[in-house]
Amino acid sequence: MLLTSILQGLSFDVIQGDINQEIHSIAYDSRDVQANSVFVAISGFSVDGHNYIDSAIERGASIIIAERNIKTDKDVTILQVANTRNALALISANFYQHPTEKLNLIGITGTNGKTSISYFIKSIYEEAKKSIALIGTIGTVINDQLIQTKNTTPESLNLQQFFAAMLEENTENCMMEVSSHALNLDRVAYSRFNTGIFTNLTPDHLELHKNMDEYFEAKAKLFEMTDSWNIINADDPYGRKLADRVKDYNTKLVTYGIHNQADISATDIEYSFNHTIYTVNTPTESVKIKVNLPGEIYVLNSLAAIACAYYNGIPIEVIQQGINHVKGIKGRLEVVYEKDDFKVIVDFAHTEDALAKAINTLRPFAKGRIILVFGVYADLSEDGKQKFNGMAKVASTLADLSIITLDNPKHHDPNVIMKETIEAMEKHNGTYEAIPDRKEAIEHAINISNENDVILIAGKGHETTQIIGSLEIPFNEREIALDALAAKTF
Ligand SMILES: CC(=O)N[C@H]1[C@@H](OP(=O)(O)OP(=O)(O)OC[C@H]2O[C@@H](n3ccc(=O)[nH]c3=O)[C@H](O)[C@@H]2O)O[C@H](CO)[C@@H](O)[C@@H]1O[C@H](C)C(=O)N[C@@H](C)C(=O)N[C@H](CCC(=O)O)C(=O)O
Repeated sequence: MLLTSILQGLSFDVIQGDINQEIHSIAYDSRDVQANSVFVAISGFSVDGHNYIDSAIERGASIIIAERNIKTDKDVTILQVANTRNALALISANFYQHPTEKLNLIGITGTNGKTSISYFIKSIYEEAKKSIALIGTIGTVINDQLIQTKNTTPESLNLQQFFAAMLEENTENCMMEVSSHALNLDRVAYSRFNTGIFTNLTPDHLELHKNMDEYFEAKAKLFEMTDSWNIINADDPYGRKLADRVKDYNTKLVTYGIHNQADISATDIEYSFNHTIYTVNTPTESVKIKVNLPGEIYVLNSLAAIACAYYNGIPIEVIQQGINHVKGIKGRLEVVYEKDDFKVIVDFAHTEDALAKAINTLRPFAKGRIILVFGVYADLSEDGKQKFNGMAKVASTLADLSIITLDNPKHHDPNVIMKETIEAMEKHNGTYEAIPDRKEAIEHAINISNENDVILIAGKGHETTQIIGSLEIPFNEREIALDALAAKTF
């Protein structure tokens, strides 16, 4: 492809060389560079891509896009731009010929609920015999093929490549989880969204966004990028704030909710452990919905999916079937083992709010104790301390017994994490035991449980590894729980 076509719309200064040439690919990682390619140097959080320019040139890069005035005696073209992440997004969209112009792209953002809503929507579209791809926490799924990805929302170059692959596979719809990181780091810039969905906002990722206002503003960007529908949770305070802003946009605002006035609402809700039945009220009809997951969270999450499908023209009977066909979602209140009232459940809850919702959902169905296994991922900043405090408060007040352990400590000192969690549990008079080794913590919870107890293993959900330092160790909590159960007699 001609370099000039790829650079269309980009503001740049030519530092050296010629822009009239052919290029074959783009890379933002020097290790992926091929001959005759563009290398985009990104100033990262941990390393600086500008330090890899020489290695990119050695591997065959003929064009370098950088944020600084780079000098080299090599025969390459150097372009300087203000923001290389934004430039990467633009040239990637140009390179793949703006695939989102031809896709029905649905973006979903918010702290919790993104994955389950995308599974509900996927199921509804499949019921409607409409092809739909998925990009999110669990990976990228195109035509039932799962491609593992590092981030919930991949880097712009990878995204545009996935969108182009979807068109090649005749997939017309794509449901994408859009993280606040992706919005802030321009991963989704130059993508065209038909619909945006907002779930809720509670403290998370504050190491990147500094405070809740910044976190909200990052999420709010998605709703400036949509063409048709903005679908917003009216029960969430930040949702109401967003709806108030979005109502003046050129797109149509749709609200969903249980407790507040909304365009798509749920009434007559009947909860049980294995499913929830409710009436969904749309502007044209009211029908019964059966969700095969417990609690109010999944009523709200299914309402978001119903709103999205309804306003995208899918008949209500098809929506009903689509929701009903979701039999469970990996790592989302996933029942690993159940015998009468005894249950072992794995859930992704790793924030104060999500943990409270998970325990409150289980409480009405627990005949015995709720034994919670959880860990906190946080640092010693003000926000980090708030997270230790908040999660410990929830554990102390809502669970009967907590086994505190490690989640993914990553680069944080495991001893410091345990110490902070213990101190926070003490502060809230929690009943707890501390076992840093997560496998031993799960085994202990199973060993001390009685026949009516509910064990909630919270934090990792669908994840299959534990990250300690720079090591990513295979970790299967379902297997650990089942092995411990096999050895146990009640
Ligand atoms: C903090 C953060 O967002 N980091 C992201 C960021 O990494 P970074 O800026 O630190 O990149 P880096 O590793 O320092 O490298 C800088 C540049 O040098 C390049 N490089 C590096 C080494 C080399 O040999 N050659 C080379 O060219 C890298 O490719 C990169 O372009 O840019 C990378 C490329 O896009 C991302 O993969 C990476 O996500 C890391 C893995 C991450 O954990 N991100 C999390 C915080 C995140 O984004 N999470 C959200 C989910 C949140 C949710 O679920 O709610 C997500 O969307 O996944």
